[in-house]
Amino acid sequence: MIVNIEDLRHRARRRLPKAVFDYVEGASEDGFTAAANRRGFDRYLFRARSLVDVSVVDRTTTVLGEKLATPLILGPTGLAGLLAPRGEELAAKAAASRGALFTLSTMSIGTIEEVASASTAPLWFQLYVWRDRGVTRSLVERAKAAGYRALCLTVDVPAMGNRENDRRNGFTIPPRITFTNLLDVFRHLGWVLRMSSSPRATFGNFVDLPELKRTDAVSVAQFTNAQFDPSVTWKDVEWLRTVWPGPLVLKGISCAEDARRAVELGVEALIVSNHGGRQLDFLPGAVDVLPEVVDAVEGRSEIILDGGIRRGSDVVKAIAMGARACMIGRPFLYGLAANGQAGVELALDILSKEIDRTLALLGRPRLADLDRSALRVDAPALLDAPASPLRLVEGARRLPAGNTHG
Ligand SMILES: Cc1cc2nc3c(=O)[nH]c(=O)nc-3n(C[C@H](O)[C@H](O)[C@H](O)COP(=O)(O)O)c2cc1C
Ligand SMILES: CC(C)CC(=O)C(=O)O
Repeated sequence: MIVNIEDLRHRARRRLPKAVFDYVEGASEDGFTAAANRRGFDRYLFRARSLVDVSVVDRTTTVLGEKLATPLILGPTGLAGLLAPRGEELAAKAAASRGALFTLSTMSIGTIEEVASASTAPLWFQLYVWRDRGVTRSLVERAKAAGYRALCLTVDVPAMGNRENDRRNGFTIPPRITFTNLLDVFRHLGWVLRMSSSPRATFGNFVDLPELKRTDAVSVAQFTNAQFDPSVTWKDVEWLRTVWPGPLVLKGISCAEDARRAVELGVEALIVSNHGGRQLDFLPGAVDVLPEVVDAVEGRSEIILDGGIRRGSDVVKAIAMGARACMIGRPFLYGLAANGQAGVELALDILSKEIDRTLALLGRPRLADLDRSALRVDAPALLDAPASPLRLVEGARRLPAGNTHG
């Protein structure tokens, strides 16, 4: 029986070949940051108010003017189409049916156009900047023509993180059957059969790229390190402004200085994120960095928290700290692998119901009622924690009251 996101994770693990599950689950190097994303939420405890009328709970919000029925954004996840045929389209349809927002990765299997025509959800397009600016510009133009509402530039991949499981497993695009994984693939014939109806098993937006045509199978790191431009700077953010007319979002902000710089350039939304712990290891948990960024931005851009959300209570904590909404990656991918569109809808329903219940129990029936006074960070266990990443965040313990959600 599936009652929470962890149950969905178990189901996904059973249904996917090891190399594909490990790719989804994988973190970089020692996995410190991926674990810190979860641990970070344990440091915030609630201050509940009693005898409040919570007969009506309202979890609606707006993100960049878009009204959402739930404060959840499906994050960009490359190769989601390996978890279910037309996986990105299914996830975008699930977002539409639950009033959430969907972000398509540059590195998706479904194309920009296929996903846009499959779903009525508000869509963002996530951009990786390619060495070939002609390719980059054409991605941006395609996203514009297909009606994507915002461009989300990911800024934490100047090089691919060191994901050792992918190397051990020999994970490639398209996936290959080798002597080492033969038995495992055989055990997952259901996946093999399901995937046989997939239109492709490679990066859909680049099927015409000579580099993809030439190569039979390539590791994600090999391909992306060859294509992504490591020289991207703030100048490119300014350049994107000239080619993209809509709102600009930066994903992967993890300190106050970068947040301020983004605000100066008029970036409309910032995603506090460490890429789910898949990039630089030994960054603090995303929620540990959130207060620093919220305080630096002072309401001039919208802030989204991304990384480690597994419970509705995590979302409530992040919003109380000053985020407008939360982005999720693995939780909806588990759902997608477990049961396609219905699985993604289940992941969204589980989190949304947990948000509702938490708001009721907390005595804050509306998301807009949340502020830092709903949280405690001075619980005794926290003070005793020897190497708390919270201590690295100056001011994180000072929790001024005041509604930062608004
Ligand atoms: C399988 C997988 C693929 C991802 N691909 C991308 C991507 O193409 N672009 C991007 O900006 N982030 C990518 N991410 C990071 C997610 O957008 C998000 O930051 C991260 O998953 C959040 O952490 P969570 O999984 O704990 O929710 C990916 C994450 C996963 C798990
Ligand atoms: C295909 C990858 C480049 C997607 C990604 O960003 C990730 O795996 O974290």
